[in-house]
Amino acid sequence: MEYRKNDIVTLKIEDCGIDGEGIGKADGFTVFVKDAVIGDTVRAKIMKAKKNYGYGRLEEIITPSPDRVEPKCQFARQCGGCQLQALSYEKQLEFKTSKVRGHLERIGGFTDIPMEKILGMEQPFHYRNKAQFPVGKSKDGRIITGFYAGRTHSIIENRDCALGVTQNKEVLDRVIAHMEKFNIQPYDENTGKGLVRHVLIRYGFFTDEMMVCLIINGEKLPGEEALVKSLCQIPETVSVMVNVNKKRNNVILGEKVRLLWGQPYITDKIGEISYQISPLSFFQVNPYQTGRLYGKALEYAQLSGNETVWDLYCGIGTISLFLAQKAKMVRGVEIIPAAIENAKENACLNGFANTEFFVGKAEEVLPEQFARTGERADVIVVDPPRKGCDETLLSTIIEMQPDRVVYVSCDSATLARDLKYLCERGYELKKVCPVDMFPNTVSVETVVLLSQYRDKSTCLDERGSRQIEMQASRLASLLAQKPDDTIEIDLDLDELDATSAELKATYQEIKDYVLKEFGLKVSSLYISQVKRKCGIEVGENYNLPKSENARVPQCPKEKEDAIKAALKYYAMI
Ligand SMILES: C[S@@+](CC[C@H](N)C(=O)[O-])C[C@H]1O[C@@H](n2cnc3c(N)ncnc32)[C@H](O)[C@@H]1O
Repeated sequence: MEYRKNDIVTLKIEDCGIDGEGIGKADGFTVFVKDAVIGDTVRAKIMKAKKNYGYGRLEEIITPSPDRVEPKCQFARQCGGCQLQALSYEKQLEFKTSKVRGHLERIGGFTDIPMEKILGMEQPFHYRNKAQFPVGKSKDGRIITGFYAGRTHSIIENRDCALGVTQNKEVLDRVIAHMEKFNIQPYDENTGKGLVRHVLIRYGFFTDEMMVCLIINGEKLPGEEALVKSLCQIPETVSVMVNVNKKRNNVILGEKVRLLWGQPYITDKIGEISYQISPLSFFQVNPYQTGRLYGKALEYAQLSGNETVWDLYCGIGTISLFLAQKAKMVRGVEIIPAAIENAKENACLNGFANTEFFVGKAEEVLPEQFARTGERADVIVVDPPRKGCDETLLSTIIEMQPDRVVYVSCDSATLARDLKYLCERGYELKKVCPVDMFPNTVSVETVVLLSQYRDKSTCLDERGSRQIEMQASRLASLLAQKPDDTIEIDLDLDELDATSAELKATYQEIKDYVLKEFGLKVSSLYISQVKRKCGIEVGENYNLPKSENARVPQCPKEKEDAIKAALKYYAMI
């Protein structure tokens, strides 16, 4: 049946939309109803109607859902930040689990999903370690702060958000009192006048260090010393800063920061790893659950200490450093240069020498590095933004054939799409674990483990020949690009030779020996040339040029002697 604007419908709410609105059906017509929760029977007025669906305004809750609870925050409805606060936490977790399952089934085409129990919080409130409060004026001219009402820029006055730390209120009380005392005006978006735009508060959950940063439309704040004195009466304060943003836009933070007192960062930990966090740093907002999320990713990676791991979309390297605790080498890729600077600093701060970070697009850096070094990875971890992974990246993963892929996702729909791609090309869905990083909101994070479909021992020959094919075609395409150039290719031939009875040392062991004993770096290509000269059987296709014009570099005498010494050392000749 079709409904029109202003029609009244009665429906049972059965699902929840991306903005937390209840979804129900009236005679096959789907209606989205804000503020209705799963299990409610409601009366709603259709405000906007399309052919098969419409948006309704809640008129009456006829029978409340047994899972309805009184929201902890009195502003939950207006604010819109906590779309699910009126639903019991248990039901929220159930909803998030079925959302992930539904996407894997419908989009991914998976059945028998190996789903683990969702990791929820014991106390699903006060988990945010960062809050940015806009400052403005009420209709009667008072200075106010709080949160923007959903999809608007009007401030809902609230200094005590149920998701933030309890110290937020005291900070805001003191900042507003200071503004009143020194007659400091809040910034007005319409006129571009006024000084204080936002108050940013960051809190270290495991260190109890707090930073307060005022974002101002100017260089200086009247009475800076007095403000510092007041904020320092809160025992957790270790840093007071200003951030200058004079631009007329919606971006909260400007680029310039100035320290008023204390240190220019707070320190916090995730697991055993410490991070220095400045006002501009990206850092996960729920550190308890982040530790559990990364712990799950680490568990799925199954590291023993010998693995080479790529962490793609690595941000400031938080997952990379977690993995580096147990891997031989971790390589991170991230598009934002400042985040990579942070990643390097954090690796240094925690003493991880087994990490390397690249700035760039994951879908460009990974294929380039693979073409350059030919080195495969044991484990690849991806944690992309909501849109998921680029297809070029997924095809490179297939080409690199890591033993395991760990996929961390903030959008289960794009996750399902990408898993389908990988599982149609040789991977198997082994484990799925949803993690509730943002209780009371509709978001859900998911960690997934994929393994190569077949047992390695039973398909080594097939896999080896597939790799020979892939590496040969890669070589052919490189040669085709630059037919007259000498090209430097370092293919990882261990896999190709793995069935050879004569193989005693791996290519890596030979490289390590030559470096240690002779101080020389040698490529896999050179090793294979010397092995062949010495009559050791190697794969047939890897270093034969596809173009007659191409010149493959030949191993220089000095390196040849060093490689021969290694072969002797390993009793291969
Ligand atoms: C969901 S975040 C993950 C961050 C990090 N793994 C963490 O846990 O903190 C996604 C990251 O991917 C980065 N990003 C977006 N597109 C990218 C691309 N094409 N290549 C590499 N990084 C990208 C974003 O800047 C962001 O830091």
